[in-house]
Amino acid sequence: MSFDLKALERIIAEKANASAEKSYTAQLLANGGERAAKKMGEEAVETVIAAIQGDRDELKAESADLLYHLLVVLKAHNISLEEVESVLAERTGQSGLEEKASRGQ
Ligand SMILES: N=c1c2ncn([C@@H]3O[C@H](COP(=O)(O)OP(=O)(O)OP(=O)(O)O)[C@@H](O)[C@H]3O)c2ncn1[C@@H]1O[C@H](COP(=O)(O)O)[C@@H](O)[C@H]1O
Repeated sequence: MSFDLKALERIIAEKANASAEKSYTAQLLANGGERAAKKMGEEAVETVIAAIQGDRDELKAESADLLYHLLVVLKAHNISLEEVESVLAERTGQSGLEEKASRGQ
């Protein structure tokens, strides 16, 4: 099975216009995504607790919840994963390297 955050981002985009009765994602995105943001906060706290307790299984599960809710929050603000990756790339100097490569330097 091939699965990554981009695949999850696509699923979330597909669910954005689904009925809120049938889709949890659509429920989170209703009314500008306020519920998604609050839920992401809860999941962040649960992730912190799992990390402090050193519970690896719980940390994996809460991390998955956190990543899903983060992607829903980003969707609510029309920010793509690629835009976030660009910020990370800038921090590593990666974007500069790609620019130089494209200029043949
Ligand atoms: N990855 C996820 C995902 N991770 C976590 N969750 C939901 O996030 C919630 C986590 O909240 P909690 O741990 O607090 O559990 P809870 O008490 O049941 O939640 P609440 O009642 O407080 O909302 C649960 O309801 C999980 O089902 C997710 N819901 C959906 N997805 C993905 O989104 C897709 C579309 O889902 P729907 O929008 O529901 O069709 C799914 O196929 C999955 O790929």
